Amino acid sequence: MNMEYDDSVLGGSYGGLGSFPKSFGYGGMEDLEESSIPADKPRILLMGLRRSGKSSIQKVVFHKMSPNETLFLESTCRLYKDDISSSSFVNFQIWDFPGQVDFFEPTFDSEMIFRGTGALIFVIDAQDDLMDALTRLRLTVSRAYKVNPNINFEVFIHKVDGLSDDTMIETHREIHQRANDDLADVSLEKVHLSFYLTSIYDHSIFEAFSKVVQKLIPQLPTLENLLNIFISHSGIEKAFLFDVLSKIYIATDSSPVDMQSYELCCDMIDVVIDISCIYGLMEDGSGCAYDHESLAIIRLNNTTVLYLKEVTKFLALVCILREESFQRKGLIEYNFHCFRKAVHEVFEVSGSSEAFSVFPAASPLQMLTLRNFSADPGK
Ligand SMILES: Nc1nc2c(ncn2[C@@H]2O[C@H](COP(=O)(O)OP(=O)(O)OP(=O)(O)O)[C@@H](O)[C@H]2O)c(=O)[nH]1
Repeated sequence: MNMEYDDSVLGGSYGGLGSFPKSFGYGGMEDLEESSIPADKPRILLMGLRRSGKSSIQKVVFHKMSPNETLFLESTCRLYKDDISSSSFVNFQIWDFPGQVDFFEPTFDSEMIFRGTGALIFVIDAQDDLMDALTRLRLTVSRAYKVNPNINFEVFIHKVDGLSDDTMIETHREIHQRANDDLADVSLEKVHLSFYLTSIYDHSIFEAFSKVVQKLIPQLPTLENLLNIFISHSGIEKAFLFDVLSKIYIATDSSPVDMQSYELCCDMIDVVIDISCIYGLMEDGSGCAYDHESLAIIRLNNTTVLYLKEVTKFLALVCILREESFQRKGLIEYNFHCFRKAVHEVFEVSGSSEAFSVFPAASPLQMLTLRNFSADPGK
């Protein structure tokens, strides 16, 4: 693999871990009672039986914990909430519930918990007995739906790394069937459950989390449109808008996502951040691992080029394109500039604030006057 870096990447625009206060360490969790996090922030709940893998998911996706380290995680005894909004585009609280949470306990305040919830992720250990988990799922969904019918219910069929392909398909089918039957039994057939096969040992957990988060982004259709226009004018094959901290992609163009491309882009983010952390530190250890000058180009030996560029404080655009298309680098850069400006319009980025609850002030599509890509670079 031949790698090319823009001078600014290694020359100091990257620095240490300064820009990711909580991102590369294990931490950032706060006890609910002691926390000063505003209760009105939208939230994603992680629920499921004991040892189903809830804390592992949260640590691997948002705290860069390596999957093997999760073997040493202790059981969660109390509700923890994790605010990652200072270091991530994902401006949510993630609430990790202990497996033994009792909905009928007087201290369990369903109204407070479910009212401000955007998505409820129910984690089922696919390597364990499914009956208890399905009973729990029905109970959880019916309680939550009663309080807030707008919650997105997401079921992670988790730890599928231990299953053969046949067992995985069979387990998926069985859980899908039984969960929906169970809901129909309590007259909740209209509740929609989405199912994902996940494991912390590959990229499936990031891909599943991406889909969960995307459903909560009101600007998603606009971002997809912008990406479609950008790639079609620039001769790019695939483009992802990534949350750099979590490697969740918050939007992509409308061509189908294949896991290999997604994994390649995730790996590129890791390489860029790792290299900048190692070589981009200032003498005194200050600096940022990711900033407005962040840019990297990696040429693979199969005539593919990977292109990463900063879009906002938390977001990066990662593109896959053919080497021939990259000959028109100037055009791509010009179009990227327009795209970046439009994304900033979408989120009304002002200073350091950026949240996906903000609606666009003007239509960013109107300001996207890109130059056209022609396959013949001579044109
Ligand atoms: N094979 C495999 N094991 C996993 C996966 N995810 C988590 N685990 C393991 O499952 C065990 C339990 O994980 P936790 O994250 O502590 O589970 P939890 O749901 O938070 O547990 P409680 O806090 O007791 O509710 C750990 O030993 C993890 O290493 C996975 O995708 N595959």
